[in-house]
This record gives sequence, C-alpha cells and structure tokens, in this order.
Amino acid sequence: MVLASAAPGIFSAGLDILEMYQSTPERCVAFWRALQDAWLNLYGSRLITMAAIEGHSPAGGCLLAMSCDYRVMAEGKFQIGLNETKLGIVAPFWFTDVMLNTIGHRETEKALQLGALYSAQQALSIGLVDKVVPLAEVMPTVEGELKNWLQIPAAARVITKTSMRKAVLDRLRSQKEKDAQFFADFINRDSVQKSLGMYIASLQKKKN
Ligand SMILES: CCC/C=C/C(=O)SCCNC(=O)CCNC(=O)[C@H](O)C(C)(C)COP(=O)([O-])OP(=O)([O-])OC[C@H]1O[C@@H](n2cnc3c(N)ncnc32)[C@H](O)[C@@H]1OP(=O)([O-])[O-]
Repeated sequence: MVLASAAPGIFSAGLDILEMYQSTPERCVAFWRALQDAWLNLYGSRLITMAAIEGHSPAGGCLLAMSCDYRVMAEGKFQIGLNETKLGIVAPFWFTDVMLNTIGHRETEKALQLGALYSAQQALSIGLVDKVVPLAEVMPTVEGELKNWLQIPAAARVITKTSMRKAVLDRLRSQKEKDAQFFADFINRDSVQKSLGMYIASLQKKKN
C-alpha cells in the first residue's frame, strides 16, 4: 500500500486543526477515537506500506509517513516533522513511540521539544526518511522499492513486522479511552485553545 497525496506540495497537513478549536469534549473524543483506529490499522497493517512524500508533512502527516515501512521524500523546499509544540499542543505518547522507533531517543527528544520541521536532506540525515529524490522520481522510486519488498516471503515479513511493532500498538490498545479523554481535556484547556487560535490566525495571515 502506497500513501500519497492528490494535493500538489502537501503530503498531509496533519490533523484538521479546526476540529480541535472551539469544539465540544464529545466531538473531540470521537475525533480522537477515529484517529487512534486509523493509526492502529496503519501501523499494525500486514501489508507493505510506503509513503511517497511529495510535499509538506507536518505533525499528523509525519506520523502517517513514520508509520509506513519505507519513506521516500521529494527534495526541495518541503518539510517534515512533529511540530506540535509550536502549536502549543503535545504529541501523544504513541506519536512519540513511533518517532523513537524511527530516529532514536536523542533526536526524538530534541525534535519534539523544538517542534522541529526538517528539510528532506535533514530528515534523511537523521533517518526520518529513507530516500530523497527529485519530485518526479518519488513515485517511481517507491514502486521500485516495493518490488524489492515483495520478493520477501510474506509470512516471514509479516511476523517480523508484527513482532517489531506489537509493544507500541499494545500500549495504545490498552489505554485508548484514557488517551481519548486526556486529549479532549487537554485540547479544551483555555491556554491550549488560545495557542491554537493564534496558530490558525498565523496560517491565515501567511496566506493573505
Ligand atoms: C495533540 C494533537 C496532535 C496533533 C497533530 C496534528 O497533526 S496538528 C496539525 C499540525 N499541522 C500544521 O501545523 C500544518 C499547518 N499548515 C501549514 O503549515 C501549511 O498549510 C502547509 C505547509 C501544510 C501548506 O502550506 P500552503 O501555503 O500550501 O497552504 P496554506 O498555508 O495557505 O493553507 C491553505 C488552507 O488550509 C488551511 N490549513 C492548513 N493546514 C491545516 C490544518 N492542519 N488544519 C486545518 N486547516 C489547515 C489554512 O489555514 C488555509 O485555510 P484558508 O485560509 O484557505 O481557509
């Protein structure tokens, strides 16, 4: 399975910030449950999963990419990273776990505290992506890599993938409701709503 985007220049802009702003606790919990399930399915997929990152990939977009088995990113101006702290919000433990498994403890600690967004070359240098190629080469590169992965006997590959990812998946599975409630409580704090409001305004200002 290849994750790609139909929007030129944007792999994924992350979660819909407007869903987290001036919402109700009930809606926040439902929103979060949907995200948890989507991620559990992706990270736990038996399929070979690859991200064709042909544009920006902040926050939830970075999570999607990191949750794949392999990442190819377009060189150039695009950025990738978990930038949550810049919005005044906090990446949940399972975002952190996936990043830890991808780039290691030291880089994750720095990246998360700073809300760092990396260029493709920087992402390559810390192992956040596996390959950087010109934009037009992203999809052919993914397809070529997929052929390599498809040559591995499926049962052996799936057992290996499952055993590598099980602890992280189980950690969320065992506390989904608590995690959803935490998100709803946190996001509805006055200080967090204020930060989100300012971030949305800065996005709109940048556009105008
Ligand atoms: C605890 C929770 C964990 C959270 C995880 C997350 O994923 S948090 C998410 C973290 N995500 C980020 O921090 C990414 C924030 N976004 C960006 O940095 C840039 O939009 C971009 C680099 C993705 C694309 O730049 P570009 O110059 O090509 O495009 P543009 O900037 O002109 O935007 C076009 C329109 O889309 C709008 N909009 C954009 N993103 C979002 C969104 N996520 N949601 C909603 N709306 C969004 C933007 O306001 C504008 O709306 P308007 O005025 O037309 O009504």
